[in-house]
Amino acid sequence: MSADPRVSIHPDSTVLMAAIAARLITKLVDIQDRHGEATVVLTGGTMGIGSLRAVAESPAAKAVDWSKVNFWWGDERFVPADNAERNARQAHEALLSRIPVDPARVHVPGSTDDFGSPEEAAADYARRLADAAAAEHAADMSDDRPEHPGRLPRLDIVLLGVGPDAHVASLFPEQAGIREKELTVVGVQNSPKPPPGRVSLTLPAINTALEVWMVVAGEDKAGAVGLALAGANPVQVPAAGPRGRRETLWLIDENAASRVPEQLVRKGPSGA
Ligand SMILES: O=C1O[C@H](COP(=O)(O)O)[C@@H](O)[C@H](O)[C@H]1O
Repeated sequence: MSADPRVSIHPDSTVLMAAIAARLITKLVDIQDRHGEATVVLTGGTMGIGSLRAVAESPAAKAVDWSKVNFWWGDERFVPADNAERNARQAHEALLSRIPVDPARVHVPGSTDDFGSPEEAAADYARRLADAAAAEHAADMSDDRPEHPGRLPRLDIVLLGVGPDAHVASLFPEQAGIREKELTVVGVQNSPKPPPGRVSLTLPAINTALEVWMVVAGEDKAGAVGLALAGANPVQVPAAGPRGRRETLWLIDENAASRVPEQLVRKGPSGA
């Protein structure tokens, strides 16, 4: 089962970041009320990092028990761990350094400090995800617990930015990563957007998430957003591929929404 996209349009990128932050905080509190802990997969990019900054600046952020949030990344740049291009470093500066996280729950893909290639770092990240799934399975006391653990833990929310070329995470149009059907994580050697080396969750891995939130602002993304929501092939338009099992939510600003198919745009009470 996967959820058809739902689109929520906000006036501009500042309002959008604040709205994403408010939603994320509320969602994490809800999940923690039900399950005790929550798992979120972060993204890099302007909206991804800006929204984390908005979370840190919100007084409501104190409602979340950050020590019981598991953090993973949808993709990471394969450069030294302290490089300013690392998505995790940017997330750390925007949010993680400002809240009381449990470092054991922060799972960053490996860097060039520890691995010789993006593929090696990808295999390590896939192993850590599988270990988390096994630990979750072992702790599950429910009667309907599956016989074997899966390769991924329960991913409550996956956040994804979208590039102007419609890439998501580090899955780029027409490249091997977006075609991957078996692996949960791939190494990327030739990203068209620098830096060339990256580690990325695959589409089948992303699509195990309960909720996928696509967070996008700006006129330069309007073509990618329009094509993705019109149902393009994910091999050409990777942003068309992600689907949450319960919710696929496009949180976008008016500039990014200018080419969204009319029938997907929610009208206000006046129809305006
Ligand atoms: O390289 C990346 O780009 C995308 C989108 O970034 P943006 O700056 O155009 O918003 C991002 O989602 C991804 O995580 C990142 O590695």
